Formats: sequence, C-alpha cells, structure tokens
Amino acid sequence: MIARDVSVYYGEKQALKGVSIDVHEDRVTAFIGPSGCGKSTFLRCLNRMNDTIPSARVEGLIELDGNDITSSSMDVVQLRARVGMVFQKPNPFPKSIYENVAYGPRIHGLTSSRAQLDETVEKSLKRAGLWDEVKDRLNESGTALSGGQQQRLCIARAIAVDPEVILMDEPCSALDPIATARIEELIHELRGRYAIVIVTHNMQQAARVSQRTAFFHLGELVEYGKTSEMFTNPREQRTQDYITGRYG
Ligand SMILES: Nc1ncnc2c1ncn2[C@@H]1O[C@H](COP(=O)(O)OP(=O)(O)OP(=O)(O)O)[C@@H](O)[C@H]1O
Repeated sequence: MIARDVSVYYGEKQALKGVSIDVHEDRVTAFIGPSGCGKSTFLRCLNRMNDTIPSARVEGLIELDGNDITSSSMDVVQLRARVGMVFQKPNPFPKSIYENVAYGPRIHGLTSSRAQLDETVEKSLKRAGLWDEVKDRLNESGTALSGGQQQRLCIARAIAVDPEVILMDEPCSALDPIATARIEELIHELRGRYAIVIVTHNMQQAARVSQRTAFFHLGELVEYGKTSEMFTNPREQRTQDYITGRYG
C-alpha cells in the first residue's frame, strides 16, 4: 500500500499534513507518536474509515495494488474486506462465536457450502490462536468471551475474508499484560501472510512487534524507517526526544 501527500481536515482544522509512506506487504509497521499527532486519523485513511466522520475530508493519493482507494468509484465494503481493521476496544457482534467469523465470508460470497464455511471459520480461529479455547462452544455468544479472547475473535473475523492488510488501532490498550502478550505473539505469527499496521502508544510494543516504525508529530510524518534503527539511532531530533521520553 502506498500513500502520497495525504492530508486530512476535520472541518477547518488540519489533522494530517502531507503524509507519504509505503507499507510493506510482508512486514509489521508501527505508527507511534504523542496523543493527537494523527496516527489514528492516518490509519483510518487506509480503509476509508474517515468516511464515517462527516466533518473529515481526505486529500492525496492512497493506492492498494495500484488502485486509488480514495476514488469515488472504489467499493468501500470490498475495500474494508481487503484492508481489515481491529479496534482498541474488542467489538464482536452480539452473535455466536461461529457467526462472528462466518459473517464476512457469507456476505462476500466467499464460500459455496456449509462445509466450506465451517472450514473457513476453523482456519480463521486457528490462525487467530483461539480455536482450542472455543471449538466446543462455537454457538455461545462472542461477547461472553474474555477481553483478550474477544480481541482474537475480532482478528479471526478480519482474517476470515482473506485480507491483504490488517489495521490495528491500539489493539492491546484495553487488555491485561497476559492477553497483550498473546496478541503480540499472534502478530508475529501473522506476519508475512498479511501486511499489518499497528497504532500503539507503547514504544516497547512497537519495538517488539514491528520491523518498520513511523513516528508522527503534530500531524506530520517525522521519520519512517527500520524499527531497529529508529530506536537506536533516530535521524531526527524530534524522534530522539520522543523515544527518550521528553514528551508524549
Ligand atoms: N472526529 C474528529 N473530529 C474532529 N477532530 C478530530 C476527530 N478525530 C481526531 N480529531 C483531531 O485530529 C487530531 C489527530 O487525532 P488522532 O486521533 O488521529 O491522533 P492520535 O495520534 O491517534 O491520538 P491518540 O493517540 O490520542 O489516539 C487531534 O487534534 C484530534 O483532536
């Protein structure tokens, strides 16, 4: 996925200023920066979630496989299957565990029989590291699971439609350390199969899970590069100040 000169306005206020970035298909990219710097705003550009905010206006070019996703002819439902999203608060549908995962493949017509759908549900739950915990209670409500399990269910739901990119907006901030560690392990396991972009407040988490890091400040992309280099030898003073805890 590539973004070129992307700016976002909420009414008159400019929240993002000319951001350009290439998201690598086989890597995990972390977006870091102090509160209000525009990380989530930019993440939401990548699957047109800003469309749901009436005051938001997006300028610039964002391409997925060479197609401009900002174009009015882009099918947004289709786009959100190709570029899935996992939110800060786990948000399973108030339906069974099975239905949470089966919903996407069904509405997108990805399976032709019940057996095939069963297979997709099982495969997605396995990839999300949840199958063993739920295989005997697929008909129970998704909302009855623990927070960490709910988040893995949301990841299984995203995976079920075979996306190219998975966007995660602070996916662990509502979870305890054990549930957080499981999600981080899962990110490792999913890497290579999907491009993953994760917004995180937690710099240790960015350092642990990502290979590329983008540092945002006041709506600008200040620095983007290899995570290992960014945390040991940042090019920009503002990055240095942030990672050493001088602000944010
Ligand atoms: N729906 C909205 N309407 C108006 N302004 C908004 C809206 N969402 C975000 N903003 C503003 O845009 C700027 C960037 O916000 P954004 O949420 O993208 O930052 P962030 O880096 O993700 O912050 P945080 O880490 O606190 O979530 C902020 O000044 C914020 O107040």
